Amino acid sequence: MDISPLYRSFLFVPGANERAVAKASQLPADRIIFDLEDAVASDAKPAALTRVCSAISDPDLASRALVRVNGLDSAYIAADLRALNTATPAALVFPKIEKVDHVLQIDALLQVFKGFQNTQVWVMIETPLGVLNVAQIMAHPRVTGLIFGPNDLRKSLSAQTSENRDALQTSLSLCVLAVRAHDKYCIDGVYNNFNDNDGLMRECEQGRMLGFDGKSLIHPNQIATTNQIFAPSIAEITHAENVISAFQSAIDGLATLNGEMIEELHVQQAKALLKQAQIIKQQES
Ligand SMILES: CC(C)(COP(=O)(O)OP(=O)(O)OC[C@H]1O[C@@H](n2cnc3c(N)ncnc32)[C@H](O)[C@@H]1OP(=O)(O)O)[C@@H](O)C(=O)NCCC(=O)NCCSC(=O)C[C@H](O)C(=O)O
Ligand SMILES: [Mg+2]
Repeated sequence: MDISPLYRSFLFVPGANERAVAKASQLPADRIIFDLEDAVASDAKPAALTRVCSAISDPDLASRALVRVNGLDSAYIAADLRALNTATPAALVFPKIEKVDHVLQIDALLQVFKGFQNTQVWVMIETPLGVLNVAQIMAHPRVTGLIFGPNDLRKSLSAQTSENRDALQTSLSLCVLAVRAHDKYCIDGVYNNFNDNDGLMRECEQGRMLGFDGKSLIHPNQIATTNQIFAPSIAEITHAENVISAFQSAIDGLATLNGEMIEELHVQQAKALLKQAQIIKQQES
């Protein structure tokens, strides 16, 4: 199965919410994360699992659906994997991953089943130990990407919420460093105040500036802003085209544009940005 090449917006949809699950295939998020973990109460877990397995059999969703399963040490993980094995989601998300041993455990569990050979493994980094071990976790070849979990992390840190996420800065940057060191994907955490579009916009801009590929979301009204901010802007596209054209007259591998130095690496960055813009244009046309 082809997996969507876009990573701007990852919308959590609680598996227990029948109406939300039914809506998911119509929503313009790049990815849908059906949640079986924290958004689902214990007594609702069996019905949520059945509902999510049925939802991901929809071909419109198959290529962009992830399922967040319950914790490795929970009573639900075996049932989750047994049921999802035949539903074959494009990706599984494992919460509260803290060390390489957890990834080895995941790898061993997935090998027990036949249905997960091509299933991506995404990990949530949302505990102090997870952040401290993130470089080794992301180095494991079975791991495709990381999703940051600010709520759990703030709770364990006894940290306060603030506009600039001051308490989380080190953790956010360590996650981006680990992902980039191993050429994986990095998705920023959710913004809880789903009616505050200005706050969401600020947090998306901050996440993109730090190096995240996209952001996880909790409400459909957060999708448009997130898709916009994690896409190249018209000004960035024009600048990228100008960089490429300026470098055509480079002397000894150096050119200038509006008083700024341009090297081959800037051309590579410009080409990557134009490729992303092209993929978005194709996807949205
Ligand atoms: C946050 C919400 C509980 C708010 O729900 P509600 O009050 O029902 O919102 P609205 O009335 O504005 O909803 C309007 C309609 O949109 C649908 N809806 C709402 N949210 C979603 C969604 N996420 N996906 C799909 N559809 C959605 C409603 O059903 C309404 O439709 P209708 O009934 O037909 O009118 C709610 O948004 C929500 O549950 N969000 C997701 C919560 C969640 O998944 N939490 C867990 C993941 S976040 C996390 O765990 C973070 C991480 O681990 C960490 O540690 O930080
Ligand atoms: Mg969490």
